[in-house]
Amino acid sequence: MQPLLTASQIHEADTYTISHEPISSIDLMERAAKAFEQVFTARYGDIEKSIAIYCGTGNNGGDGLAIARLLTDYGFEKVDVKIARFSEKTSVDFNTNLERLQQTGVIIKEFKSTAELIIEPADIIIDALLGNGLNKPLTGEYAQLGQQINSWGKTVVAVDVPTGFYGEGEIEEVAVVIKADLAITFQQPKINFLLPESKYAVKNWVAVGIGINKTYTQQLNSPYQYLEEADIKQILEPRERFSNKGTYGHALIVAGHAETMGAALLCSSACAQAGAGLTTACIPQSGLVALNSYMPEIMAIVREGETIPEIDWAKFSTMGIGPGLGKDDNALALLTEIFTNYTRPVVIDADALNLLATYKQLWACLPKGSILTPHMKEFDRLFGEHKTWWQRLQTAQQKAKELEIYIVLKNDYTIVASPDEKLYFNATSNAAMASGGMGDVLTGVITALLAQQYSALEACLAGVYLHGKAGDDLALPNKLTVVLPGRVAAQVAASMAGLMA
Ligand SMILES: NC(=O)C1=CN([C@@H]2O[C@H](COP(=O)(O)OP(=O)(O)OC[C@H]3O[C@@H](n4cnc5c(N)ncnc54)[C@H](OP(=O)(O)O)[C@@H]3O)[C@@H](O)[C@H]2O)[C@@H](O)CC1
Ligand SMILES: Nc1ncnc2c1ncn2[C@@H]1O[C@H](COP(=O)(O)OP(=O)(O)O)[C@@H](O)[C@H]1O
Ligand SMILES: [K+]
Repeated sequence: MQPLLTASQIHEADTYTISHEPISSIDLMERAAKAFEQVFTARYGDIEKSIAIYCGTGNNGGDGLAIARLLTDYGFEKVDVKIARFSEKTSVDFNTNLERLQQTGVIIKEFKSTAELIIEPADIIIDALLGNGLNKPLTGEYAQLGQQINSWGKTVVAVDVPTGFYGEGEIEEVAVVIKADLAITFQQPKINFLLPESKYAVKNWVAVGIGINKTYTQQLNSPYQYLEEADIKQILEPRERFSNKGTYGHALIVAGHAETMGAALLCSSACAQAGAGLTTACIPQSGLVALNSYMPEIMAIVREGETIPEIDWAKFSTMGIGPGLGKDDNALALLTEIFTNYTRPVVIDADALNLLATYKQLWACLPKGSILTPHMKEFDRLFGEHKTWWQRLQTAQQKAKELEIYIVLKNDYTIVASPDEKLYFNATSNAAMASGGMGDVLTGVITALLAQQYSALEACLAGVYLHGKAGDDLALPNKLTVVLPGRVAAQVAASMAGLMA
């Protein structure tokens, strides 16, 4: 698990590292510049290309000067450095790196106003103007320079963060930011890189470690955490000798309606394939043949007309409720019946979430420790409209605590909010997975993990990671632009095995 720090915490962690480890500030900057150079040259290794490095006069600018020296050493012959002297203030490490660069043949130009600039002829621009030290939106000369650089339409690679971009907090689309094709960022992704609104400023990012003190960053106890493969490996348990289907729980999937039976099939098949010992689907009569032909491994409890079926509550380790269920009175009656009789944590998705949003009385009997898996629109239906994703993060954090539930807010980077106010970001999954039914598969996977007696938090974290990893394992090696949910469900077991190898 990697803690995601805010800009001021990152600054503190840098300072702590410099004072407690045998590394000076200038050497840490050199390490950062070296890490940048390695990623940069792996992606843009053609030394014939010309590079212009725009530097501020703080430490981000200092990085830029060190990068200019390193890229020249690497073999780039056309490296130009342009220093924006908009302020008299300079950092110590900027000055040191300027002296070092002056001893090389690199051309260094300085400008005090954007009026002195001509259209940049270089192939690639490296943005080392402002980084983590941003403390107000760009105005005046900085805003003009930002607008000019954006208007040139060049390939831009940002050092640490794009100039003008805040690593956390509300993202204002009107603010001037130097748009980056790639941000090579130090130590950790900045929290806002993981929210959809950042896409206008950051097309792509890569985080590079620079050896910041881990004990210190852990004890800052950040609410924002970034999931890593090692965390999931630690959660997943191998199957035991002498185990049987009873060992791995009995999951009930309450889903499907005459026209949306597919959601029930995807969810229940994902549940069985993610390892529930037994899976039963509570489905409408009209879907029974479909269920038996799609997956003979799954048992059924049939819903007929308005009658609520008899359910032997004690039999089920957990339930996944909602995919394709519908929002009519029957669905409401069934959900009420479940909440009245079943007290263990359940997974609530899709139409069950919409019912919760409409009939507020249901909240009172929602089993504590349950998992809600809304996408953005369902989230806003549950908790009110949000203008920004940053606001959604705050609401998810607050509601998970207040209601003692887990909220899985689905997106490119799915966020799991836990009752202890932590927010976990998951990086697996890809755009090939953007197709109807994918969330139903996720619900099946999380339900299966709960049935296997993983804790609710483990089921959420391992569930979102595995679901995304299955999609990645299918799409990425083959460069597929579409991967359908049924294939993701079928891939989960293999991806799980890959993680446990
Ligand atoms: N040892 C380390 O710590 C390491 C740091 N590293 C690197 O340092 C970067 C952070 O450097 P930094 O703190 O010097 O800040 P930076 O972003 O260069 O800004 C400089 C100054 O600009 C000013 N300013 C702010 N907003 C402004 C605005 N809108 N318009 C105009 N001016 C504005 C503000 O000064 P002020 O306004 O407060 O006087 C600010 O202090 C970090 O991103 C990484 O690249 C790495 O080398 C690893 C080791
Ligand atoms: N562009 C994307 N990048 C990464 N993951 C995605 C993307 N689009 C969708 N997903 C994943 O697919 C799932 C979609 O869920 P949801 O919107 O509920 O689908 P449905 O309602 O059709 O079942 C989520 O787990 C989400 O994380
Ligand atoms: K920058």
